[in-house]
Amino acid sequence: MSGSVRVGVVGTGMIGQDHIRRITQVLSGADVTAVTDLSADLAQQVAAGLKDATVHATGQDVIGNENVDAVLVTSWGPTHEEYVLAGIAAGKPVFCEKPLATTQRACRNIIDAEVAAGRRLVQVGFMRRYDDAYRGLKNVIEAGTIGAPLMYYSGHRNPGVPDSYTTDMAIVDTAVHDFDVARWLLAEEFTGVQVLAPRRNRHGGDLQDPLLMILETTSGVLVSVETSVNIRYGYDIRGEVVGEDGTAALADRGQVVLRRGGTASGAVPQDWRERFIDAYDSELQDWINAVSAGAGATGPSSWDGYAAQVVCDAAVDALHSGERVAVDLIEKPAIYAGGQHP
Ligand SMILES: NC(=O)C1=CN([C@@H]2O[C@H](COP(=O)(O)OP(=O)(O)OC[C@H]3O[C@@H](n4cnc5c(N)ncnc54)[C@H](O)[C@@H]3O)[C@@H](O)[C@H]2O)C=CC1
Ligand SMILES: O=C1[C@@H](O)[C@H](O)[C@@H](O)[C@H](O)[C@H]1O
Repeated sequence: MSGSVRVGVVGTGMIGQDHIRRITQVLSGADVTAVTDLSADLAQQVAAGLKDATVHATGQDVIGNENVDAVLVTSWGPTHEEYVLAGIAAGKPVFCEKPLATTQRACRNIIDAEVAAGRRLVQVGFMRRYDDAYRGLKNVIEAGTIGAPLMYYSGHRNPGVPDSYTTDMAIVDTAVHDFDVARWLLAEEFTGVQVLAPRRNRHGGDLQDPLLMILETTSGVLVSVETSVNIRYGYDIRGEVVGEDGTAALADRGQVVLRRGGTASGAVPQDWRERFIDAYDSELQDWINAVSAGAGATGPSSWDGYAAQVVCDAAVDALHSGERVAVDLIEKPAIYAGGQHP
């Protein structure tokens, strides 16, 4: 493709605006040329801050627009399937924020459409794979420095959540990142999940918070995922692999350690935008580069979106039944073979 990639945006809410900012002010090789939102006022307001973006009534209008080469889907999860399918049908690459779709059936519909198109066109917003610390951890695992991984702990702590947040969302909205990044770090799929519900945090109201999930992988690695979404002190993302010969953990991220008055301290990020700011930049630049090169998509795939959704569904069942629930995936289509994305 010659010139800038012309991106059409479906959903100009919180992360839609943040991604528009990075495409137009931080990254190179793309412009935003068309936007839509359920709230026409919001779409107008966002377009007013852009050079030449047109505002459209629906996502379908954006996707079909002749000035749009590629689509960014940042609307609410249940709407993702429709727009991702429309992008594939139009032969336009799609970057879809997580979740790829909110049901396994919908994820399979997307996989089927991509397989029928004969090439990858979809990248899912699993930005942790682009984070330097997670990449460092993956390098250590792959180098064999700590021997074979035996266990992995993934801590996901949010300072607080809105009133609309439900206990199931701790799995489908929050832990979905941990499921994806663990699959990627360990390079294998999950086979089953149990969910344990400890004593509740008094800040969570009716929420069952925290949750502790125990998952097994095909080779027998045990993965524990903690979600604590009312932790108050900040946005804290933890990861530690226990291997045969050693352990490896994500380092604390603060740039400076302050020692004063008998204590040593460092800053904790306030939210995911701050913690993963570089990772969001890298994932979108990677997507723009792939689209420019005519590659469709090379980052986290529809398969990754599907596999994470199957684990989410099993974990929700496990939460409500109190039982271990098996994770059963379909056979992986050939277009997703050949290594790990990115
Ligand atoms: N990768 C990450 O760390 C994060 C990912 N997300 C994901 O991004 C997506 C959006 O989340 P937020 O921006 O936080 O939500 P938001 O509610 O701030 O924004 C979503 C926007 O989509 C619009 N919308 C909904 N349905 C639409 C439709 N059919 N057509 C056009 N516009 C529509 C809404 O009016 C709203 O303005 C979600 O899937 C969420 O899970 C959100 C935060 C962080
Ligand atoms: O994707 C995200 C949010 O939607 C979710 O609500 C948060 O818990 C995650 O930390 C964030 O990365």
